[in-house]
This record gives sequence, C-alpha cells and structure tokens, in this order.
Amino acid sequence: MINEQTVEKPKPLKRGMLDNVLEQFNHAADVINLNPNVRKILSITNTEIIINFPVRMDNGDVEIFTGYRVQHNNALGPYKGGLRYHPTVDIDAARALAMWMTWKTSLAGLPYGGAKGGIQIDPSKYSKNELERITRRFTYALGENIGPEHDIPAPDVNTNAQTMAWIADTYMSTKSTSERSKNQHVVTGKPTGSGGLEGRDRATGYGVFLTIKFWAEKNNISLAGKKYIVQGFGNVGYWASHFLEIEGAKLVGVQDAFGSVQNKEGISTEDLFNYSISNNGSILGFPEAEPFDSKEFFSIDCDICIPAALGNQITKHNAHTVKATLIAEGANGPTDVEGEKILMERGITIIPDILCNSGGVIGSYFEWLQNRNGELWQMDEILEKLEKKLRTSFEKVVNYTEENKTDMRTAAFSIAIERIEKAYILRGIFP
Ligand SMILES: NC(=O)C1=CN([C@@H]2O[C@H](COP(=O)(O)OP(=O)(O)OC[C@H]3O[C@@H](n4cnc5c(N)ncnc54)[C@H](OP(=O)(O)O)[C@@H]3O)[C@@H](O)[C@H]2O)C=CC1
Ligand SMILES: O=C(O)CCC(=O)C(=O)O
Repeated sequence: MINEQTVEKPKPLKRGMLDNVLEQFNHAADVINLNPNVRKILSITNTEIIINFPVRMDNGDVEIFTGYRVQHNNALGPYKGGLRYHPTVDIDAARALAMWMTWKTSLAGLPYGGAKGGIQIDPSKYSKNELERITRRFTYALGENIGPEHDIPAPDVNTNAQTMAWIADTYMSTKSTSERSKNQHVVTGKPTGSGGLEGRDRATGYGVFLTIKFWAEKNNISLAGKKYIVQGFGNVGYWASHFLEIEGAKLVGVQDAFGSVQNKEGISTEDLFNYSISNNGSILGFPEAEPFDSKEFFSIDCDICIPAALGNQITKHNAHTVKATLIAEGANGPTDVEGEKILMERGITIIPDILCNSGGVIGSYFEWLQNRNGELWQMDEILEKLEKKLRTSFEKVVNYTEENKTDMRTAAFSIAIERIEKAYILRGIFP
C-alpha cells in the first residue's frame, strides 16, 4: 500500500516562454489553416546543441559551464539569432527564443531562419578576462555548428560587440590563413572597425522607436509630450528611449535588474545612462528620480510601455494594472498569453516583438551583406534602409489586421508562417 504522505504531489506547472510561443504559433496556424505537414515541422526545432565545457578561472580553478544553441528552422536561409548570457538560459528558453527568431526573420522578409542560444551564467560574477575565455571556449566547442552560411549568432542579453569580436576571432582562427577573412560574417553585431556595421548598436532600439512612430502616424497621434516607461535600460531600452526623447516624448519610469525609478516630470535618458555607468550599471539612487516598487512597475501612469528586458513580464498577475494604451515589445516574449488576453479585453494595443524589435536582425542582415560583399556602408544610408524595411513590415501587418479583423500579433505570425509554408510548398515537398 502506498503511504499517501510519501507520494510527492505534482507541482503546478509554471507557464514558460516555450508554452507561449507554441500557443501563439498554433493560434496563427489555425487562423491560416496551415498545411498539417508544415505545422508538424514548425512545431519542433531542427537541432539542439547542449555543450558542457571547462574554463580556467583567474584563480587557477576550472569551472564547467553549460552552453546552448538551438536551431529551429532554416527553410528560408541560414539560421540567425542572438546569444544570451544569463542564469535563466536553458534548453526551453533557447527553443522558444529560436522559434521567435524564425517568425521574426520571415516577417522581415530576410533570407534567414531562426536560432538562439547562450550560456547559463551570471556574467556579473566574472572578470572580463574570464568572460573572454568562456566565450572563446564556447565558440571552439560549437565548432562547425555555427558558420557564416549556416548559423550566424549576434548579441542578446548581456552580450555585446566585444563578445561578438571574440567569437569572430576564435572562429576565424580555426580556418587556414587564406580562408580567415571570408568568415568574418560568422557573427553580426561586431565592433565597427572590426567588420561591424555603423548603427547596429542602435538598430533594435531605433526599430522599436520607429514602430511606435508608425503606429502614432497611423492613428494621427503626436508623440510630443507622451509619457513612456521602459523596463530594461540596456541596449534596446536605452536606444528606444533615446529616440523617443528626441521626438519629444517624456520618460517617466525605468526598471533594471536592480530596481525601478520614476519621475512624473520626466527623466533625462542621457543623465540616467551616465549615472548608471558610474554606478556599476545600476539605475538605483539616480538623484533626478524617486525609487519605485518594482513589483508595481507597469502601473506607473504613462501612455506607452516598452518592456525591453526578459520574457514573461506582463502576465495575468499584473496585466490589469497596466496604465499604458500602447505596449511596444522591445524584448522577446515579454507578454505571456494570459496577460495578453487581459490587455486585449482592456483595449490595449500591442506591437508584437517579432515586428517591434526586428530592427536588430535587419541591421544584422545589413552587416552580413556588408562583410560578404566587402563593402562599408554609411550610417545615414543604413538608418534609411532600416526605416524603409521596417515600414514595409509594419504596413503589411496593419493591412492584415484590417483585412482579417485581427490583432497585430496574429497578423504578424500569420504573415511570417505563410511565407515559410509557401517556401516548403514551392519546393514540392507537400503538394
Ligand atoms: N540586442 C538586440 O539587438 C536585441 C535584443 N532583443 C531583446 O531585447 C531584450 C533586451 O536585450 P538587450 O537590451 O540586448 O540586453 P542588455 O543586456 O543590453 O540589457 C538588458 C536590460 O534588462 C535589464 N534586466 C535584466 N533582468 C531584469 C529584470 N528581472 N527586471 C528588469 N530589468 C531587467 C538589465 O538590467 P541590468 O543592467 O541591471 O542587468 C538591462 O538593463 C531581450 O529580451 C532581447 O532578447 C530583441 C532583439 C534584438
Ligand atoms: O541580430 C540578430 O541576428 C538577432 C538578434 C536577436 O537575437 C533578436 O532579434 O532577438
């Protein structure tokens, strides 16, 4: 007989990013009546790589790290997507983020598939030299699983141009001397001066700003004086804020991993950025704003909310407190499915991640072309091309919502998935 007390009760399942992306995918697949064979293919990832690798620390000890690269689909071209260094990186997170990349590159009309990866690590606990060795060992261990015409990583949370330079250097050093420079486009988001693209640093945040601007134009709204809050003051959050401020909008609340600050009269983006640099990357204690309870961050009074940090931030637990009428998803997967239902019932518009933050991968595509063709592009032409490409995606999505009486996420997913379905059918695999 089983003693009831010794049987472990099943724990309630916590919704993860993978549940969300699959639910978003299945909803759009139902709407467009997706070919069942294509649905089967797109429901799973093509390749999943998990690598445990050793690295010597500054004190001489060896530590083992776990790195991931998940390649979801490459029907439209080489796998593409960032590398994240964060304690929350695991196989499910990498799967979900890889799937979002597939929809994002497809929606943007790029010749890419989707991948994502990273290392389960808190980088703040390691020295710069240790991070360099960790990155190089991970790159070496990934070997030919990445490559300029196969799978092209880029920056994501806690990785940057320096990280990409280490990866490019390590990967190129495995090639014969005459082949090295042909492989520079194995990663994008490199430093300018080392194969990087002018403006790739700001491309994602600029794109977030542009989609907000397009939405405002479409609705005859002026951004001047509009109040906005930003969760995550890193690459995406900072640049989105920078461009909105130039447009005359007012930053009234910011949250980073350390905490939150608010000022109803407005916060200077540059002052906050300079303060955080001088304060070990933390916005806490910024003298021109007051501290604010992080748990209540989304309830700050504002017109526009830009989640630009991690996934699953707006959920059924806080969606009813959101004050903004527009959510521009700078992050990947910041709103979960249950949170989104509440927002939609409340009439709040969401510019979905695969559209809103696609400026980054579009910039990466420009860098890849620049390296591949041995060209050097100028900032003005890059920002102009980026705007043109994003406007095309935005208009496609808005037209789809109007023609099919649906929301922007369903529209964006439907357009993205239909493009991949068409590629499979044109190849003649599924008549
Ligand atoms: N970089 C890119 O080109 C692209 C990024 N994205 C997405 O945008 C998001 C941000 O990426 P990126 O700006 O590059 O990353 P960064 O590492 O540059 O910045 C991340 C920011 O999020 C903050 N943060 C981390 N954890 C939390 C938390 N629990 N609560 C509040 N804030 C937190 C960090 O705070 P702190 O500094 O204190 O740690 C930091 O300000 C991610 O979802 C990423 O996938 C999407 C498309 C492209
Ligand atoms: O620039 C890229 O290739 C991808 C950036 C990224 O990881 C993302 O868009 O989420």
